[in-house]
Amino acid sequence: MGSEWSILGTFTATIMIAYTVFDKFIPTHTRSYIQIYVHKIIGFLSPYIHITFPEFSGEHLKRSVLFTAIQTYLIENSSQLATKLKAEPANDTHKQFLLSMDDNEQITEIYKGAKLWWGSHKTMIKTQSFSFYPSSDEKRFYTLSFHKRHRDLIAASYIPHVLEQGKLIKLKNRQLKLYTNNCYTGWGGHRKSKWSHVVFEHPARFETLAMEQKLKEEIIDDLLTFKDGKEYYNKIGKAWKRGYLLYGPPGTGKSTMIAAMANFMYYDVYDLELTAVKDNTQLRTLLIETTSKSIIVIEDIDCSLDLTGKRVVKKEKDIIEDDKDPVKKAEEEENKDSKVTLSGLLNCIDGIWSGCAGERIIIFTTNYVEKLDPALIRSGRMDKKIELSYCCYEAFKVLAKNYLDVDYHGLFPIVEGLLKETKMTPADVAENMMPKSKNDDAGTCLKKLIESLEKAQEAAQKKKAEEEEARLKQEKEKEQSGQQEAKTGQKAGKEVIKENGFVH
Ligand SMILES: Nc1ncnc2c1ncn2[C@@H]1O[C@H](COP(=O)(O)OP(=O)(O)OP(=O)(O)O)[C@@H](O)[C@H]1O
Ligand SMILES: [Mg+2]
Repeated sequence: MGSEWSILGTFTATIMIAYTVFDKFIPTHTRSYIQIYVHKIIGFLSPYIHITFPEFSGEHLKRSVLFTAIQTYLIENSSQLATKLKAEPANDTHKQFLLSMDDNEQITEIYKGAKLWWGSHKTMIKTQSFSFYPSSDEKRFYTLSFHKRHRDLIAASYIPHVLEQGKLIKLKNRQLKLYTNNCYTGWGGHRKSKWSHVVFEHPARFETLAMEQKLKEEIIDDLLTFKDGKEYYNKIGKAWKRGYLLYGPPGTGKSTMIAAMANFMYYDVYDLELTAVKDNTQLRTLLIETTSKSIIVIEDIDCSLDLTGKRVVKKEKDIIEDDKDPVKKAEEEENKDSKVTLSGLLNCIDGIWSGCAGERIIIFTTNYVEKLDPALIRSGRMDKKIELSYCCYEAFKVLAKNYLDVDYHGLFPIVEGLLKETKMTPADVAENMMPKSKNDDAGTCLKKLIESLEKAQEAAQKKKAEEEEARLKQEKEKEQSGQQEAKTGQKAGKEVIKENGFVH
């Protein structure tokens, strides 16, 4: 192995030196002749084949997909094998770093019994232009060397394997992104709409989501079936997309579940703010721009779209007409003309968007499911409707594990009893149970929760009693007014009889 290494090393070094000498001392037209013959002689003498994978290729010098996939594959494998490594930031956040093979370094790999060598190289291109900044005209390329007898194995099996692995690793390591649509005025006052993004780093996971275990498993199964469903959707002739409607009171975990779904599926999130979309055309453009492997979210759909088809401008009620800021006034005037209609949204979901690359999930959330137009949530558009409700005992146990790190405590049965009788959202349960100082142990936090639950129960009972009292009062008043009416009617009747002289 050592001798093969040195032969290959000497060979590569010789080629590199030869290229440098070529570049410096030999005129261009003579170079090409010499190159052809040198290659012929080397090919004849050497039993090895060398494949070069340049970083940039094609007419427009685009970054080669092959090079990127190989780079990812080698980063995963080379850090154990190479002795000369270089460290680079792994992503936009610069919190992690990647170790890859350094320039002019080589590693050996055995694939199905065949020995092969990867080399990482860099050459500099001489430019005529003058610049104060360091030149970035570097040419990088990988070389793959192997014995002639492995030619078929490498071409038919190994290279496709590297490319597939590279793509899979890239997918696994990629940073999830959170996109939002924001409107801004471009040059010449032209209003543009597009997505802008930040790195998505929400910690929510299904394991930490407080809800009934059975429902959680059902959702996970549904997501997995969808993820592996490419062929199935193809077979049944349906676009590879799925719609979820999440509904329930505020603080029951709708947004948290979306984040958990994104982390579970490795999908980017497109948070679509409908009130910032000018019209149906712009909505279509935005949806077309979304990529596959993504979740498109429209939160509070009941507030974003008036079901008559007109748009609702958020918080408009609160502004006193006369005191309005002129810019806001102008924006509102513009908004008046803008129309994202219900039918426009439905067309986008059913039509254009369905035709785009698949593997997309669309999620609507609402606090008031009963307000929604049935057309919007019919099966086929919203395939699964998930109700997120007040905290049950099962959900509480998940929160207790998350917040207090306990699986069971003597106070659990009291909490269980109170939760059966009291409506409290997981958000409120979590808030009441959260340690407020370093000295707060599980018992202290649970006692605080019990106190809050009891208060909530008292308040609910008081409210119920007041409502009952009001109802009884109303009924009594009704009864009394009925009696009064009857009396007045009788009296009036008697007077009529008296007047007409029909007294018996
Ligand atoms: N089911 C849950 N599991 C875990 N944490 C939860 C759950 N529900 C709520 N929470 C906690 O409460 C906070 C608020 O929850 P979230 O924003 O998901 O509620 P929401 O249903 O989207 O409310 P809204 O209808 O107001 O948008 C979250 O940050 C999370 O910490
Ligand atoms: Mg929410």
